[in-house]
Amino acid sequence: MAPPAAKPPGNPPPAGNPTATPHTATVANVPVDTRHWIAGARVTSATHAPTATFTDHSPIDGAPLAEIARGTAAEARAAVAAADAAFPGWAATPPAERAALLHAVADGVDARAEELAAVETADNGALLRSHRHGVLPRVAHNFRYFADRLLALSRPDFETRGHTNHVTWDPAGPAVLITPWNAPLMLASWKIAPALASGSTVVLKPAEWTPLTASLLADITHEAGLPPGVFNVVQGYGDEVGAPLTAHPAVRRISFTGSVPTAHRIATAAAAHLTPCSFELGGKSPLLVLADADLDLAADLAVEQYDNAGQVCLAATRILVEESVRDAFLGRFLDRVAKLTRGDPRDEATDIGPSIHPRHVERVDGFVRRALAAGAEALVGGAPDTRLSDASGGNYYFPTLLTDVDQDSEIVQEEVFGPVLTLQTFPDGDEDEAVRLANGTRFGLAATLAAGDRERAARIAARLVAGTVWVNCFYVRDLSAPFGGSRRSGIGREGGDWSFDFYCDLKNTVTAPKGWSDHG
Ligand SMILES: NC(=O)C1=CN([C@@H]2O[C@H](COP(=O)(O)OP(=O)(O)OC[C@H]3O[C@@H](n4cnc5c(N)ncnc54)[C@H](O)[C@@H]3O)[C@@H](O)[C@H]2O)C=CC1
Ligand SMILES: O=C(O)/C=C/C=C(/O)C(=O)O
Repeated sequence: MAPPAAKPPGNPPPAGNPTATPHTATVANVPVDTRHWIAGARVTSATHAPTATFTDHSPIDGAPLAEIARGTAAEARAAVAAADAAFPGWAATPPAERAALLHAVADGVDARAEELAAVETADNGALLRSHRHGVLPRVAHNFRYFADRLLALSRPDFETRGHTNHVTWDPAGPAVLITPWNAPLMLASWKIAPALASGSTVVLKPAEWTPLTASLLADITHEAGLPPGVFNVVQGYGDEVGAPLTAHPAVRRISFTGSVPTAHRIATAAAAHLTPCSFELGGKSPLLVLADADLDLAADLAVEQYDNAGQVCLAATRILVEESVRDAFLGRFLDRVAKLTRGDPRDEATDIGPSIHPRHVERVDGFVRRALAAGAEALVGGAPDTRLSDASGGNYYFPTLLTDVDQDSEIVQEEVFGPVLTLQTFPDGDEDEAVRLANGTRFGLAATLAAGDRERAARIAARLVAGTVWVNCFYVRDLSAPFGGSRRSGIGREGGDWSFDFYCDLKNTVTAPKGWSDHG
């Protein structure tokens, strides 16, 4: 008699998504295979129920979306082994072929952009219109940009006492990429594309709150013709599968976007094998409003900081206004906030959608409550929107502006990562004080300046500690620019050739003019 078929590992299907089984789900009408993607095949976790999967929920209504493979050290080892085995072949693939494959991935992203946008919105709650019109085109562009840049990568040879220096970017080896939930596919693609273009192979570990589009990207890379093992995805929790990935001796690069405490843990793990790390971490960026600024523009810039429910590392969450224009600025700001539409991120009219997770709302609210207890005043917001949350099942927090905050208070010093801004002033004409406040945190990711006088703006911008300074604008991003943060906001820069510098081993070949058999 044949033995009974083995029960597949995993939790029972989530009640709210009747189409979900362990490892497959239909999200926003899109089928998603939620197993790991290792060596060109779908793989379940080696563990058994109930630890073989975890449940992914939508921030829009709290509904379970899918059961996701829950990785362990076994899958981390398997994925790195696959990336390591695929590395020599991928590294030896001519750059033009690698570039063509990356363009094929971009074509796949373009072809499935509507599906990817819908799934991403269901999974992380950011606006569908932003995903459709801004984010997904950027994802495809990231692949195309680094494909094209690879083919242009060169530096003129130079001479040293008659010897020729020739610099090349050699593929480094398997790269582990660990990404957050606030812009899942966009942030992943801007690491995956240069790593693959460089000739490195990749293991991606997406955030456990937003695992779905990484899984769809695995299908796209397969359809584009990427050889098995060149791109791998392992799903799961940071401490269960992220930690063993970052501690693996065969990993040659680690690129991480997320929080400072996690960066500490990754740096500690990487130290064992001196694995080079690139870190894009949090921010607590200032928005300086100078007295001669266009105050309508300044108010527009300030309100923009609520985008994605404030879950943007670049957000200028500390508004610093020159004293004499405080009230005029504030009036304009409050008018605009009153007009914001909050609600379902799939509605075209919505400006601010839900926060990622109930635990994250609690964390955001904890910051606000402690600030209020310390004497801050909430000019708008200051609490979770329980009415909207209860009605929808989602996680909503009121856009919030806190005044009467001290420079050294927690709310001014720590990244909240929610729709929470603070407002401080500096005396008219006191640029030193403006710069002191702007630079007065342990972060240094970005800064935004609203100003009327070009010279004054340039003078202040030059003194700001930040990886990016925007003057009379915000979030204007070009992939060829260096991107990263100073101080606790990160280590290193990515974007443009800086990405190639990170994902490659740079080599200088010095050739003498003598010793040649052809005497040439
Ligand atoms: N872009 C940014 O700058 C982001 C900043 N954050 C900040 O971090 C705070 C907490 O968000 P989290 O999602 O908890 O960020 P996190 O830093 O814990 O998670 C980011 C990624 O790291 C992974 N991870 C966690 N522990 C790990 C470990 N020991 N080894 C390897 N990988 C590990 C996670 O699974 C996830 O994929 C936010 O409130 C915000 O302040 C979060 C997301 C993005
Ligand atoms: O969209 C961008 O160009 C940059 C986003 C960067 C982040 O790391 C973030 O928002 O988390």
